[in-house]
Amino acid sequence: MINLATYAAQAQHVIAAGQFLYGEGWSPATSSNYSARIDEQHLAITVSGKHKGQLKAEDIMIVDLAGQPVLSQQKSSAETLLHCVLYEWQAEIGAVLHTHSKAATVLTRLLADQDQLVLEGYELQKAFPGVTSHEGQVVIPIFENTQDIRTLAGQSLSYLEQYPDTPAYLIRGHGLYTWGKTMADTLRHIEAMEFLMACELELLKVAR
Ligand SMILES: CSCCC(=O)C(=O)COP(=O)(O)O
Ligand SMILES: [Zn+2]
Repeated sequence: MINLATYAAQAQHVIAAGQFLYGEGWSPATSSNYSARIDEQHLAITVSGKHKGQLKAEDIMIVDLAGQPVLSQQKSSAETLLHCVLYEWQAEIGAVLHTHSKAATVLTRLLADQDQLVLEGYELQKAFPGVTSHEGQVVIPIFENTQDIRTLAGQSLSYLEQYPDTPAYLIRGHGLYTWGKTMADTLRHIEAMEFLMACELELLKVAR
């Protein structure tokens, strides 16, 4: 039995996240999708095609871990499976956020010959779980964009099973996925990634 009070509370977290992320310019047009865990088997996720800065409670629906709608006839995010595999992978994940910032889009296209973004030497790396120094490397994989979300879900899961400390991944020319125990943690990861990607873009400009 799904706890509807938990669903309602998680939907409010998703709505607030959308207002913040749209306000920052990281979820333009109807891009992006957001979710929060309700219980072991269910998540609250954005309905496909909604304006993420103007989400209402009815724009957040329930799906199970297979991505099947529960208690709703609406169509969940086109990228629902990318969320589902993350919740299935780690029971402690409580929220997943996907954004489409200019930095994520441009940087992954500039790094056309790289399948990862290596962050090194930044104090802000410590915003990610388990990172205690600027001295190590934080490796963010870059997957090729595709409309085949099931394939991308499989790729992302295989990678994360091999490198479980990964805090986020990028999809080339598309955007960023990150996750956390809570919505607040996940928003922190987004902000850190946006700052770090902006720094990387500045450095690339100087190097050219
Ligand atoms: C208009 S952006 C293209 C689809 C996309 O990448 C996205 O993040 C939003 O898709 P959704 O189905 O979740 O609205
Ligand atoms: Zn997207």
